[in-house]
Amino acid sequence: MWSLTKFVASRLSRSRRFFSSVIPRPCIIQKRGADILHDPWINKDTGFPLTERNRLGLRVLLPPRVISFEQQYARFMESYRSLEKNTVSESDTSHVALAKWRILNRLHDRNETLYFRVLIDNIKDFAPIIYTPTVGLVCQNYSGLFRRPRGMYFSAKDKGEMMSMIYNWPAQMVDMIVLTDGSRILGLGDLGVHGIGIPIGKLDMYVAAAGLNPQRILPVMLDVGTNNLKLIEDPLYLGLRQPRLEGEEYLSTIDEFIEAVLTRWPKAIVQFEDFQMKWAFETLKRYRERFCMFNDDIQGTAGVALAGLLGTVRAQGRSLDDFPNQKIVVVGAGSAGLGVLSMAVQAVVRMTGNAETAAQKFFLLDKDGLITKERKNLDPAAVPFAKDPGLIAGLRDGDSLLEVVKKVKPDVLLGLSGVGGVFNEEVLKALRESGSNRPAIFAMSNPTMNAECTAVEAFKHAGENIVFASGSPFENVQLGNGKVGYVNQANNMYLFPGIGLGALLSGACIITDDMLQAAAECLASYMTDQDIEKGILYPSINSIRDITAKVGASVVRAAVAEEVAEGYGKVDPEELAYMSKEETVEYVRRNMWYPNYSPLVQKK
Ligand SMILES: NC(=O)c1ccc[n+]([C@@H]2O[C@H](COP(=O)([O-])OP(=O)(O)OC[C@H]3O[C@@H](n4cnc5c(N)ncnc54)[C@H](O)[C@@H]3O)[C@@H](O)[C@H]2O)c1
Ligand SMILES: O=C(O)C[C@H](O)C(=O)O
Ligand SMILES: [Mg+2]
Repeated sequence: MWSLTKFVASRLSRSRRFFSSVIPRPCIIQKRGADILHDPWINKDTGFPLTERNRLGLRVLLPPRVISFEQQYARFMESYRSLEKNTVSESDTSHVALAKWRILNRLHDRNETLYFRVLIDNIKDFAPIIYTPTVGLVCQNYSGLFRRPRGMYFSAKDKGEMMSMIYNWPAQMVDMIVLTDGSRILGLGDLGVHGIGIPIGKLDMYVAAAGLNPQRILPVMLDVGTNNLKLIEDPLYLGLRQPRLEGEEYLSTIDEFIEAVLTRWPKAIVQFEDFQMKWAFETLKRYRERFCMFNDDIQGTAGVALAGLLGTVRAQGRSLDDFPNQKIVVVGAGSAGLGVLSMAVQAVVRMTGNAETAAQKFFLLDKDGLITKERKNLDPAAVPFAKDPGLIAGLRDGDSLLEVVKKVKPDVLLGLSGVGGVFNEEVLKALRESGSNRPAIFAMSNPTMNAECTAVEAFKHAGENIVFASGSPFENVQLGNGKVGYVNQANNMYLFPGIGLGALLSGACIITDDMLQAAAECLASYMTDQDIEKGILYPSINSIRDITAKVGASVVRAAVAEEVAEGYGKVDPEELAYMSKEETVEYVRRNMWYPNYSPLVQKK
């Protein structure tokens, strides 16, 4: 029960938090001298003030001038911009992107405070470098780019010892883990241990967008082998040179890792990322009721897509109640495509109350074409979306995308196939003829080369009136006469940071469908009618902290409503339940880490 004493105590603890956020909190460290300079979590380079140099044994280990944080920031940006200027004419864009990644990565390795400040302040420019699409290139070239390890690399060879190995991680506390087995990295396939770039990039986004403390995040690679023969034969490949574990052997390895993690950090949240479909679904089913985890490719993607699909209905000038009437063709029946359709069906059921007909307007294709009830060996997860061939005249199992677009005349074409260019000229022209007053194209596969079509192709062939979104960033398209074709980035980066942060700050024991739904609805409602009319479905990434604060708060509130919130730190579930919507957003904001140099105090 909520009591007056608790109420007063919570108000007091709030005011204590307020004061402590004004005066920078000291960071208690055990290191001294050169060890500090070599620790990117606490290093300030030439920014150490003289008093700290004296106290921490740093005098004469640095040149005598103290350079302020602002000066360090300006110097970094200047060298970054000059690299940009000097390479702008180079035709090899991947060479330039990797050069930019290298310069950012060097800073990341040396001074995390400065790194995260430049990342947060320049997120629109830097997200495509440290995250999608350049991160894909980094994974593909990882053995050549590797300089220093980041995160943990558990392998099948550590089986039986993971419980002790987990204590090799130097930080006492971990809030958020992003875990991959490298088996489906973006649309690039099995990249084995080189897929570690993905958890690193996702966690960079967690710090930038959600304000997680970089000392409390952990990227993890679970190396269970690779089925990529080129990698196995590559003498410079950094992972186990053996085929992937399968079946029980695979599952017991993941089980052991999870047990080790939860033994050391029982409240850590685990985000599963870029697992091949069979393990993505299997692990989600296995763990989601047991601890606080989610699969970003299935669940984060679904929320972002649903927000975009609801935005599309608004952009078409229709009422949201019309969503169940949207004809949506999803190309790709993998973890992402099925995740999107499942969430879309849940939304229809909530609107209509009718589960039986909820999937009627949704059509699903895989590499063998349209999926109908006649399909042999259909994956059980795809069964609810298999169509009755008689539903529309002439519809047959295995129909090509072009045939489906011509017969179905969809309002939305959504690609999560991982195959670049499948929305070809003919398909886009057929969509133009669909009769929809404003057709939408979501070319969501990553990285850029794997997008189902480019923004230019979409506006050129499907018409200037379309709504367009892609998983990787494209520039807006100039349509002539001052008209602009707006490009949206339909990427799960708009949701996973808020889902993770909301789960953390509510102390959720599990992540429920309602929490995910709340996140998607929050994102969907973020946009004004004016933006939506122009075809802008998602906010600018420049507002990612604000978006994440609101998404995080909606997740906290849903966790409380569902009674899965166990509280965070000194904030108990009753206090969370007492907060208004605005107070919850404020609570989330207050708990976001922001990069500033803290005074360092050595613990004797
Ligand atoms: N934008 C985002 O936020 C986001 C999120 C998750 C995944 N993705 C991207 O989606 C893609 C797929 O991811 P996934 O996890 O679902 O992969 P997956 O391997 O589980 O599924 C791929 C699916 O595409 C189908 N497919 C392959 N070729 C096809 C073709 N020519 N026509 C129609 N279907 C075809 C396959 O049969 C399979 O069903 C990847 O490129 C990934 O980067 C994007
Ligand atoms: O990593 C991304 O950019 C989105 C998504 O998780 C993917 O796998 O493509
Ligand atoms: Mg992913």
